[in-house]
Formats: sequence, structure tokens, C-alpha cells
Amino acid sequence: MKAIQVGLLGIGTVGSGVFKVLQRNQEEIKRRAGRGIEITMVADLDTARAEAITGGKAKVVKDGREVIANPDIDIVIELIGGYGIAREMVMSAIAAGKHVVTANKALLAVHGTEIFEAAHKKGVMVAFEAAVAGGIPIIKALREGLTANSIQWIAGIINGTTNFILSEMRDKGLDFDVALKDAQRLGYAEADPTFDIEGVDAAHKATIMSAIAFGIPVQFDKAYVEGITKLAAQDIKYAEQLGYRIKLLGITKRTPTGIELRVHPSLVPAKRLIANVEGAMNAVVVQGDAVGTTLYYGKGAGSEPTASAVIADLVDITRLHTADAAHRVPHLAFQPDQMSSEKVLPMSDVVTSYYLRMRVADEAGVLAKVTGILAAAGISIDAMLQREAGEGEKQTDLILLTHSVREGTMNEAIAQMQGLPTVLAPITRIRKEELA
Ligand SMILES: NC(=O)c1ccc[n+]([C@@H]2O[C@H](COP(=O)([O-])OP(=O)(O)OC[C@H]3O[C@@H](n4cnc5c(N)ncnc54)[C@H](O)[C@@H]3O)[C@@H](O)[C@H]2O)c1
Ligand SMILES: N[C@@H](CCO)C(=O)O
Ligand code: NA
Repeated sequence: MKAIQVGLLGIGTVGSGVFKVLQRNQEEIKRRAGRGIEITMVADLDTARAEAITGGKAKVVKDGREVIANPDIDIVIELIGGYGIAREMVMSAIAAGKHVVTANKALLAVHGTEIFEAAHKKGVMVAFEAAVAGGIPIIKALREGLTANSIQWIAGIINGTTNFILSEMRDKGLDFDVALKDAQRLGYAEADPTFDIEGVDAAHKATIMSAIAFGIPVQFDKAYVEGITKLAAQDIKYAEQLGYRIKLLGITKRTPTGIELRVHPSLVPAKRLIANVEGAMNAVVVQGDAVGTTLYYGKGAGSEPTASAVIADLVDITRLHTADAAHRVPHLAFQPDQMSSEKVLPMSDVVTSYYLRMRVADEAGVLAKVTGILAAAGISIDAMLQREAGEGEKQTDLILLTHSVREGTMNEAIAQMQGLPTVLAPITRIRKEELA
């Protein structure tokens, strides 16, 4: 089947990520979607930059209207941002019968009602996974994964820029302004960064989540919005001494009297997972009556993380647009005739790092023998700890952390170490995952 043709409006931070990831993973994405997905037209005011990014693989124009007018294009991605031109483009793409994918939470939180109504009437889809918590599939989770539940509340760190600023101020003692500049340089901040630091961006996202969670219209004008600009460094310190972290949270909650929708700095107990979400990372906690508490964590901003969500929407739309039975969401994510025969590795070929604990005789040369065996096997040591032997004790514990190595190699080294007369009990091995 012919590839579905996509037009991209705006090839800046997110747009360029979408173009790159779609190129890089095109084969795998095609096996999932059941059909190729190709960006054949790009509109950007900076056509020279757009040409440099697309490298001749798409037609570049200056005016998005040319893209929308092209009858071969089935999906339009809006990644310009803001209200004016973006709103006009989205509305005219819908009017032209195109499906729309957008990351523009500002537009949806304020003009969502008008946009979704128009799309509904025209029978096209407007997808916006990238608009809330970037790469985290929170829209999918709320709209599909949690449909059984009466959602009780949602609380999240949903602005990467402010979380980055708070983390940098706390950990590195950086000034607010310096941290903000870094966030802008890294592509996290909005075109107008006051949207980030004054809590507006988080409120846009909370507004969208609140609509999906509670079945209410998007109502940004009802949100309480307070950012981080009035936070004093000493409050961050005092909160810390009391066992709390200060985070900018977006909260929406169902109460007997109505729905709460608010964004403001909040003290969160330091032992909560969400209190330990640092840098530009986002995390959203959703409480449903059946499932209980669930947590979604990941990159909420940046070029490729956000592109990840945009492309997921493209795949969803492609499957639905193509809409014959063979192209519905496949049971195992890939189309049945596209399954791969790639093998599952035996455990001995798995590469990981290790924690090793051994009971050893407390005598000279033991450590040299153990490290000698590891060195000969090419296993490098990351950290080492030896418990001091107690008074009159003849043995002690030796603990080693290693760098990554093939499990088969580690098995042989453990067997050799176990054979040493000075190793007095079976060696304990626990695999160690950095998960970063
Ligand atoms: N950057 C992120 O991490 C991130 C994450 C989630 C969502 N978003 C949203 O994605 C959207 C894009 O953000 P970005 O960071 O990629 O912005 P950006 O400023 O990097 O890119 C916008 C692009 O649009 C182009 N453009 C401006 N006016 C245009 C017009 N009239 N016609 C065609 N092109 C035009 C610009 O030249 C630029 O290349 C925004 O809605 C933003 O809120 C961004
Ligand atoms: N400016 C936003 C981008 C992602 O929506 C943030 O910092 O989270
Ligand atoms: Na998302």
C-alpha cells in the first residue's frame, strides 16, 4: 500500500525531531502502522533551515496554506506554536478534511472546544499526545488505559523548564536567570518563557488532562495559575530541612462540590517518588477508583522525546484512516505479517553489571587473588567495600560492584573465585541495573 502523506507546518525544535525520528525508524514504524508514513511537504518561514534539515527528502515551502491545499496530504502536523497562525492553519486543515496532529497545548487549552467541534463535524481526528507531558503517553493512558475508572485526581510535574530551574537552583546553586537560559538553550522552554515560569504552560496541560479525566470542556480560563517566580531560595531550604521538596504541580481533582484545576508550587514529602523527579523530567500521578494510584514518568520536553509522541499520533491516525480490519491496532503492536524472527538472548549473553558479596578469610593476599581473577576476565570494578573484621574474627565480607560484562564471562569468574580456598561461602551475585 502507498505511504500515507504528511505535511509538516513548522520544523523547529519539535518539527526537526519528528522529521529525524521518522526517517531513522521508518522501517519499524511501517511494520507497526501497516503502511509507510512520509513527510512529503514542510512549511517553515525559514526555508533555508528547513531545506538543511530535510536534505531534499520533502518539498519545502514558506506558506503552510500550500501544504493544506495539497490533495495528496492526509495528515497535517502543526508545530508552529502560539494562537494566531497556528489556529488558522489547524482550522483550515480540518476544513480541508485533513487529520491534524499538534503539540500546541496553548491552542487546545484555549480554543479546544471550537477545534474539536469542527473536527467532529468534518469526521477527522485531532491528535495531541505531545501537548501534555511531551513523550509520556499520558493522553493514551487517560483516554484508553484507564477508561474503566472514575478518575479521582491527577497531580503532575508537567513543565520541564520550571522543574529544570528548581533542580538546578537546589543542586548547583545556580541563579534563576542562569537556569532559565540553560533551559531555553536546551529547547525546553516555550517561545515566550513567561508561559513556563508563570505556570501558564502547566495550566494549559492541566486543563487538557482535566477535560479528559472528567469529561468537561477545556476551560483554561477557570484554572488557578501561580508560577515559580515568587519562590524564595530560603523556602526551598526550609522545606528541605522539614523533609519536603518544592515542586510546581498541576493538579486537577474531583470533589463533591466541583472540580479543582490549579497550578502552583507545592511542598511534597521528599520520600515520594514524584519529589525525586529532577531536571526536565515530567511525572504524572493519576488516582483512579479501581486501579488506585498510577505513575507516569519521562521526558516532558525536548526535540526527540516530543517527536516520539507526535509520531505515535501519526501511527494511530494512519491505522484508523486506513481502517480496514487488517490495519486496526494489531494485537502485538506490529502487523501480523511483519513479525520479526530476531532471537531472544540466552542469559549467558546478557550484558549487565553486578553486585558481588563474598565471605573471605581475613588474611593477606585475598583481595589480590579476587581482583586478579576479575582483571584476567576483563571485568572492571566500579566500587569496593570491605567490612572491618571484628575482634578475634578470622573472616569478613568483601563487596564488589562491577561495570558491565557478559553474564557468561561473569559466571566463569565467579566459579574461579569460588574455587579459592580463601573464599569461605557461596558468593552472592545480584545483577545491577542503572535504568537511566
Ligand atoms: N520544545 C518542546 O520541548 C515542546 C514540547 C511539547 C510541545 N511543544 C510545542 O510544540 C510547538 C513547537 O514548539 P518548538 O519548540 O518546536 O518551537 P520552535 O520555535 O523551535 O519551532 C517553531 C517553528 O515554526 C516556524 N514558524 C513560525 N511561524 C511560522 C509560520 N507562519 N509558518 C510556518 N512556520 C512557521 C519557525 O520558523 C520554527 O522553525 C509549540 O506549540 C510548543 O508549545 C514544544
Ligand atoms: N515548555 C514546555 C515544553 C513541553 O511542553 C516545558 O518546559 O515543559
Ligand atoms: Na504526552
